[in-house]
Amino acid sequence: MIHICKSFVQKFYTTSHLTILLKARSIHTNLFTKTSCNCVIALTQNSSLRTEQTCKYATESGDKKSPTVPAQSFIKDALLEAVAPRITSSGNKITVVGVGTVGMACAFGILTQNISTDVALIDSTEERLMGEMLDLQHGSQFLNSARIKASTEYSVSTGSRLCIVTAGVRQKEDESRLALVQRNVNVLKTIIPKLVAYSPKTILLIVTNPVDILTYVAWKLSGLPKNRVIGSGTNLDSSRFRFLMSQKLGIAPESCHGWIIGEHGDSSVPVWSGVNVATINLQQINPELGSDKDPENWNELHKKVTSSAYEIIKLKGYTSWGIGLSVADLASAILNNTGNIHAVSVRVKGLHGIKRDVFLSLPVILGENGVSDIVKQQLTQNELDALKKSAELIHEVQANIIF
Ligand SMILES: NC(=O)C1=CN([C@@H]2O[C@H](COP(=O)(O)OP(=O)(O)OC[C@H]3O[C@@H](n4cnc5c(N)ncnc54)[C@H](O)[C@@H]3O)[C@@H](O)[C@H]2O)C=CC1
Ligand SMILES: CC(=O)C(=O)O
Repeated sequence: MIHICKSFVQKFYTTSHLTILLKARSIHTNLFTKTSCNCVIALTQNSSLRTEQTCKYATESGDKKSPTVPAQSFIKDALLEAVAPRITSSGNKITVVGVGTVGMACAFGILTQNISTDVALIDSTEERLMGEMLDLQHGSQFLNSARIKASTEYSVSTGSRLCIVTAGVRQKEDESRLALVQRNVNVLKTIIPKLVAYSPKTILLIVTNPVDILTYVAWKLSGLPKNRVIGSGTNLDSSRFRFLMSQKLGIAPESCHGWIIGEHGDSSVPVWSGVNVATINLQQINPELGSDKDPENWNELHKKVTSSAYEIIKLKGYTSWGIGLSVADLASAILNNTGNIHAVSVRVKGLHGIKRDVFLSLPVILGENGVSDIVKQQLTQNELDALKKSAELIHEVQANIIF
């Protein structure tokens, strides 16, 4: 039920048997008589004003089951003189499908960093969806004119510039990402065609695991050009690597330059030949960097990167904040057309000698058209071999999926 705010009542109550002239159309209340024209309403002391119309959620969900604020409001009509229809499209709309731990971390990062002011949430579990929407909406005062909508219906995503897919099952303890493949292919089949139908110009950013294979599946299901279908890939792995490097060197992560490419998973490839700080290549200082003969055992950093998700899942059941921030960073590059370089999952057929039709992470330039360029890294033979091995592994699993 809508509660008319106390300050409103107190303000007008000071005039005692006050009279308010209101335009009210078809409004029932405990105190107000039904009217279809302008009316005079007398309020009495300690009146508790409630509309009869159920308006539990102040939502713009568009879902027919969700109550919405009535378009006509006598207070609004008394306050405002309509001049022209409002423009409702923001030009920066993002849809997040899946409001689990990852989807909500993405939405939170996007909203709190002002990457988008217009976020639509979709999930198949309505109660959780409504709960998450309300919880976020209640923080609107602390955001930048945010418009947060939610629905189980895909029409809520209409006109999105970016659709982020986080829906699906996640790993249990000690389960690999690749083990999720067929279950999450089935989930994507129910999602991708609908997203594209409502936002044909969108960019798809896939996060659901195994992300490289599911980005390939999303590309196939969507019919979109390859530049507009991207997987979150090893942007997160590269961030984990730089964090670990920063701890080892005592230098801020933003000033530690290192890239993880290939699979977002167990066969990811650290590009040791390019690890540097302020142009100083660490392999020139230590030619054994990253190898088994390295006295400083830097390869331990990459092992920690690949075991990160397993470790965190053991500790808290899932990973969320790292991926949420990583996705927000990618969303910013796309919506703000930054031209920044990120390691994301893209179609790599024909690059670095890869013949398979697979998606893997390489550094790319991201902007409002998605991937505009892929950086042709100068990889060593070891790095190339590891990347090809990653492509073969992905292809082997991909060959057995049904969609
Ligand atoms: N690429 C990456 O770096 C990362 C990927 N992930 C992956 O993200 C995915 C989600 O993980 P969590 O959010 O922790 O899982 P979660 O279980 O907390 O949430 C999954 C959500 O998806 C929804 N969902 C399931 N099927 C759906 C459908 N057909 N349509 C709409 N919604 C549907 C569920 O209702 C649930 O709300 C997992 O596959 C996980 O492995 C997680 C962390 C990092
Ligand atoms: C779960 C997962 O893919 C990650 O945190 O890297």
